[in-house]
Amino acid sequence: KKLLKYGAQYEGKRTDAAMQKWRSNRFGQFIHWGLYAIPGGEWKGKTYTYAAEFLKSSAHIPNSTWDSLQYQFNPVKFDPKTWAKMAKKMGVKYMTITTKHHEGFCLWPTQYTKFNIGNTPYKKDIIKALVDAYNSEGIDVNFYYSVLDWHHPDWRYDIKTKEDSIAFSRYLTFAQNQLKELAENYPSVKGFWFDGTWDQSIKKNGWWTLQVEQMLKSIRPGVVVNSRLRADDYGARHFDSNGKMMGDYESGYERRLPSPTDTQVIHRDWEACMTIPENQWGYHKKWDISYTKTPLELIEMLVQTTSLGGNFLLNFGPKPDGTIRIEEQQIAEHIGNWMKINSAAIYNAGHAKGWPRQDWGYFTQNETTGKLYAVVFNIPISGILKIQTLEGITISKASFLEKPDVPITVKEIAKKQVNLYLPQQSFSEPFVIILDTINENKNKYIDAKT
Ligand SMILES: Cc1ccc([C@@H]2N[C@@H](C)[C@@H](O)[C@H]2O)cc1
Repeated sequence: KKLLKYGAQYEGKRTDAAMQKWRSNRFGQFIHWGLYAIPGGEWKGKTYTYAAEFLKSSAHIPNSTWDSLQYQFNPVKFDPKTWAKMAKKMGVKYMTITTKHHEGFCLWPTQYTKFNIGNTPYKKDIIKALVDAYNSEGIDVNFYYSVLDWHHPDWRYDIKTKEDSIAFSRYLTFAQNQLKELAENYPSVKGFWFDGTWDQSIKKNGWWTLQVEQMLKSIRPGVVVNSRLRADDYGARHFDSNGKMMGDYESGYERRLPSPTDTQVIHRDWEACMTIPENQWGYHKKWDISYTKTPLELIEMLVQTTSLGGNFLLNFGPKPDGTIRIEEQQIAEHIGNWMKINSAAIYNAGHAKGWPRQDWGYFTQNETTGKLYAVVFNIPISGILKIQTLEGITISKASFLEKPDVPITVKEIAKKQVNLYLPQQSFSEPFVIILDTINENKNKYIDAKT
């Protein structure tokens, strides 16, 4: 065990109300919006297929050219209430917005750099508008902040010379000032989502990452900070050199989920963030240059994440005119229709302890009531859902969440084995079954002697 100053500050899950709210939210909307939305993955007539928010590097565009995009940023059709209403209907309980991505352009009128929304034709504070609109829909707002900053002259990828360390310490002061500004000026912020913290320069300054987390928590008690911010005394990230998670939740699942049987993740809070296209966070003019996930695939990801006790953050990349592309609107609508019926299996639900993974879908369990849900994606040819129960537990009743009066026959067929006989009907959407469980008397079934 190493003695660490900048490692994990506590062990186990936070149990305070702010963290319980963050955890119970389960489903969030990620929004990537910045100057990169203007070119939308195309430059001088050429389409670049790498992530649109990386166009500056994909197309080798110099800062002077890229930064002048700020004089074109004018989302005349931007209506934060429209976005917030769409998000509400989709069923998200929180939203995470890019206050500043790697390009360094700030969506709020920061006093620490001119490269911000105030110096665009649009002028107005987009962060404030979004915080107010989403909060008024009852949706919590978190701030994404990229420590990596392509624009700022004092950013360094590594610290090789004295000059580097002098410049980079100026940068760290700049970034800390911006974060203080965000925490103070938008008091309803519920979390900070750090990105762009993988370079040597940050790994050599683990002290700063802890200082920032502590500053944010002193200004905004209860605020939730992701593991991706932190580097420890030896440059270890997310998990310190003693294997302890840093920050309040593990944020390593980006465009990937743990396997459904990977139960080590259930011991900590975690969040998976997900693109709808294969790898586009910012707006790309061409939706179909890569595979785009269907609503049913995204619903299954949300359920799988919930079944493993994690949060699911689904990304939207708004257009430069301030509207949400039609493909994303349609996906939001489809997911929202499903959530309207089935959100009881998601909100304030998590891992059903001990219930083994089933091939027809996922178990989730309400953290407060203990109510057990089976979310079904794959109906067996037999029409019989076979459930392996917990030792000493059996299922006394099963009913559809959507239609409680439609009977589902339950038959215990052997020790820890129960059949649910589904009615003969076709299902076009994944559905939820509420399972009532009871303890069963022990010696009903005799184990074979072998
Ligand atoms: C190699 C790489 C660097 C940064 C990213 C950023 N993290 C995501 C959350 C997006 O912000 C993406 O631009 C993705 C891949």
